[in-house]
Order: sequence, then structure tokens, then C-alpha cells
Amino acid sequence: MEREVQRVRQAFLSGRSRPLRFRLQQLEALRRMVQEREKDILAAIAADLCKSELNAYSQEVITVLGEIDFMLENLPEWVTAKPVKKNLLTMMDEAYIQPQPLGVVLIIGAWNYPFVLIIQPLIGAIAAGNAVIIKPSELSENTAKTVAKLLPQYLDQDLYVVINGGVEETTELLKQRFDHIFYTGNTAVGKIVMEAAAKHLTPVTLELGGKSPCYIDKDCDLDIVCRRITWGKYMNCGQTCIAPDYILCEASLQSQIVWKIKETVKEFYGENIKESPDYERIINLRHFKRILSLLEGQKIALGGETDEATRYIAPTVLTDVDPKTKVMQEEIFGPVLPIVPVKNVDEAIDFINEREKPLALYVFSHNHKLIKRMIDETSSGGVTGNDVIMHFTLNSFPFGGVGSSGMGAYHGKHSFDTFSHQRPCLLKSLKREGANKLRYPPNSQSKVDWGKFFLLRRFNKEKLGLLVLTFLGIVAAVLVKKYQAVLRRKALLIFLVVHRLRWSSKQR
Ligand SMILES: NC(=O)c1ccc[n+]([C@@H]2O[C@H](COP(=O)([O-])OP(=O)(O)OC[C@H]3O[C@@H](n4cnc5c(N)ncnc54)[C@H](O)[C@@H]3O)[C@@H](O)[C@H]2O)c1
Ligand SMILES: CCCCCCCCCCCCCCCCCC=O
Repeated sequence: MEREVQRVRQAFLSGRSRPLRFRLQQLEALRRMVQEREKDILAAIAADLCKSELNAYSQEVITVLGEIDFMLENLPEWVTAKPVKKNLLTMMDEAYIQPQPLGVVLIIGAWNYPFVLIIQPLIGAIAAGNAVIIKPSELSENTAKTVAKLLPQYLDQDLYVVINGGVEETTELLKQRFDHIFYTGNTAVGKIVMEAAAKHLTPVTLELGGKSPCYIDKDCDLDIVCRRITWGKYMNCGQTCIAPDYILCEASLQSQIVWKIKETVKEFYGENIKESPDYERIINLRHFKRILSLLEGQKIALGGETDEATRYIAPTVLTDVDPKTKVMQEEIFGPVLPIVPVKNVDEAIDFINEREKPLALYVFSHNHKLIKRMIDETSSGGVTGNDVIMHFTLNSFPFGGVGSSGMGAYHGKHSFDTFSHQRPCLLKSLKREGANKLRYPPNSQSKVDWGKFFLLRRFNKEKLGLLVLTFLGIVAAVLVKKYQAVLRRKALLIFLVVHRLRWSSKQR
């Protein structure tokens, strides 16, 4: 493991991942891989999650292709140095921010969207000029193997490396030094990752989970609300990090919600859900049993049918759920939707704020003010009003959690920033030493006053105009006396002294 990480580091140190042209070439090669090997990729995802290839394409491949195109279009602008505002002390200098790669990045993926969850961060890491080690989830082993086979056929083999394995291999990998670790998965393992990273002071992005609430106000169109919630909850059999985990609403709405979800389930998946190509299965037996245990003692208003042999759990709704029961204590990550009655929006806000900060929050209402209030008075990774999941698709948004649902974010420019160091660069001349004497010892009151003038002085528009005029005068003088550097310094000094005296007299 150590040797493998060293090999990737040597490749990074060769400098070849840095030029813009190289990054664009690698991103184009990645796009070619997705297009040319689409069938292999879809077959692998389908095998891992019993997912139709159409669903695998729309849930994972579209996002990846969109992200690559977005990077290719914008990267030339993002990599350029950005000039920054200067103060009086640095006005003659060059000052800019240069984004630079961090180095060797480790990306650890989760199994529920096994392709997009490793490839989307990879796109950002390549765009930012890094070398990358990818550790896909061992639970989605078909996708893990396919990615390990395909990537070296298209990308630089020393800079971008896939290491497959389970907990043992990941633990070993985490002992190595990386320049950034990007982890997607559950909160408990997130803590292990952060602890390992701390040993090397490695920064981390943690894309974690949690219980994403969904508040339904009585002032809304329940047909539409229930269709949208049914789509987001049962997509991927509930195994989506930003799926609505539970519903909060007034008790009187429950029976209508159950009825409308039941009708929508029929519309989406047909009479025999098991036969539907659009309904997936639970990833493994451990998760299947875990989800079943959440049903114990609950009032099942819809669904509840299961089949262990195929790890099938029907779209299920629970009503009158007691917040103290197990289903409300952990992220469900399956097709079970509890409804917890609340009296009103105030109680819903309190309910949300009394718990860990979720990855997503959903609010349904015709009342825009109520949605705004919910946003203002709660916290979550992201929010969508009157829909679910869709904020994930907008790559101008930072995608990530807050508090126990994660730290850091990615997608689009946010990925580029996550994998870049924003390096401040100040380039001075070795001339003009006179002004620098002010900061050299021995210190004096007069030097402090000059320091205050240089660093604390703020110019309003009027003063700025005067400054520009004076500056232009100086420039003219400089041009006339092209080689008389002494005169130029004096002009500058006079200008500064005049301003300083005016400023000091006003201060008094
Ligand atoms: N925020 C997001 O973008 C996002 C996306 C997908 C999933 N998730 C969250 O991830 C969770 C589901 O994923 P999961 O955790 O079951 O996935 P998982 O079991 O695939 O684990 C994630 C990764 O952690 C590694 N891992 C597991 N145990 C480890 C250990 N002890 N030490 C080191 N590494 C270890 C695995 O090898 C894997 O690569 C849910 O909580 C979900 O909400 C979040
Ligand atoms: C008109 C046809 C449009 C088809 C596109 C539909 C949008 C599909 C959006 C899917 C989003 C997938 C969410 C993946 C979340 C992964 C992170 C958490 O687990």
C-alpha cells in the first residue's frame, strides 16, 4: 500500500498533472471512457443494485457527463490567477490568488450510487491538477471491478489509481499520508476517517448521511406532493443519502398522504412491484435485516411485504410513529417512510432543531413565507422547497452536509475549490526600500502613525478620485523624467505626506 501511494506521489511530483492542457485531455479521456464503455458501466451498476440500465444511466451517468462538460467549459477560466484588491502598502506590487493542486487525494466511495460517488469527485480532483487514489465501496463490487479495469485504459496510469478492498485495505490505506481525503459514507466511519487523517493533519471532505425530514404543510396540493415524495423516497429502494427519511405533518393529513402515496406507487411500479424494472433491491442481507428490524412495533399503513431471498422490501409507509422508536433513531436508508404527526410548523421546526443537522430538508407548501421561515429557522446541508432530491442536480450548488451530516462540499466549481489550494501570491520589487524602513526596527510613534495611515486608511469615491488624479500626475512626472527615479520617489513621498497630514489633522 505504502509503495502504491509513493508511486502516485512520484507521479504527482513529476508535475505532469498540473498543466491545463493535460487536465483537459484527461477529462476528455474520462468522457470517452464513459461513452465508449457505457454498456459495461451500466451492467455493473445494474448487477450491484438490481437496477435497470435506464435508471443507472439517468441517475449516475448523466450526472457524470454533465460534470465533465461543465469542467471542460469552465476550467480555463478557473485555473487563471485572480488579481486581488491592494492596500497603500502594496499598491505598487503584483497581488493575485493562484489556485494550485493539493497533491495526492484519496477518494473513498459508498455503494449506493457506486459510479457517480467516485467519478464525480475524481473529475474535480483531476480538474484541480491532483493525483488521485480511488477506493470504491467493496459492497458494490461489480462497479468497483469495472472502474478498476477501465480507468487505466483511458487515464494516466500512475496519476490515477484504483485500489479495491474492504475495511482491512481501507484501514491500511488510511495510515498513509494524503493531501486530502474525500470520503462518502456513514457518519460512524466518517469519524474513523477523520481520526486517521488527523495523524497527518490531512484535510477531509466528509459526505455523510442522516435523517432528512420532509415537512408537509396543510396548505398544499397533496397529489403533487405525494408524487414527488414517492419518487424521491423509493428511488434506488430508499438507498439515497438525500431521500426524505420521514414526514412531519398534522395528524389529520396522514390518511390522505397514505392513500395518495399508495396510488402513486401503483402508477410508478404497477400492480406487481416485484416485476417493475424501476424498483431496486436492498444491497445485502445485513441491510435487509436492519431495515426489517425498524418495522417492529410500528403501524404499517402501506407495504411491509418482504422477500429475503431477493432482498425485496415493498414501498412502506408507517403512521403515528413515536419519535422515540428505533425507526426514528437512525437513518433508514431503505423504502420505509414514517409519518410523525406534529401540531403545526412551530412544532416541526422544534422537532428538526432538537436533532442532528440533516443532509437535506424538504418543505411543501403553497405558502412561500412558511418555506422561507423553515429555511431561516433550521439548518441542513441543502434544502428543496416543494420537491425532493433535485438540489443534487444543480452543479452551481455546493453539495455537502453540515454538522453530523458532513463537512465540505463538491460539484462543479465547488469541487475544483475543494481540491485546490487558493494560494495568495504577492510579488514585490527589490526597489522602493525607503517605504519599507517604516516597518523595520527600531519602532517609533511616528512609524506607528504611518502604519495606521497605510493599513487603516479607507478611501471613499471622492477621495479615490483625488487619489487617481494625484497618481496620474505622478505617472506623468515619471514619464517626463523617465529615468529620474529619485524624482519619482519624491513625488510619491510628497503625495503620501500631504495625505497623511490631512488625515492626521482630521483624526484630531
Ligand atoms: N453525503 C453523500 O453524498 C452521501 C452519498 C451516499 C451515501 N451517503 C451516506 O453513506 C451511508 C451509506 O453508505 P455506507 O457507509 O453504508 O457505505 P459503505 O459501506 O460502502 O462504506 C463507505 C466506504 O467506507 C469504507 N469503510 C467501511 N468501513 C470502514 C472502516 N471501518 N474503516 C475504514 N473504511 C471503512 C468502505 O470500504 C467504503 O469504501 C449513508 O449514511 C448515506 O447517507 C452519503
Ligand atoms: C426528463 C428526464 C430527466 C431525467 C433525469 C432525472 C433526474 C434524476 C436525478 C437523480 C439524482 C440521483 C441522486 C443521486 C444522489 C447520490 C448521492 C446520495 O446518495
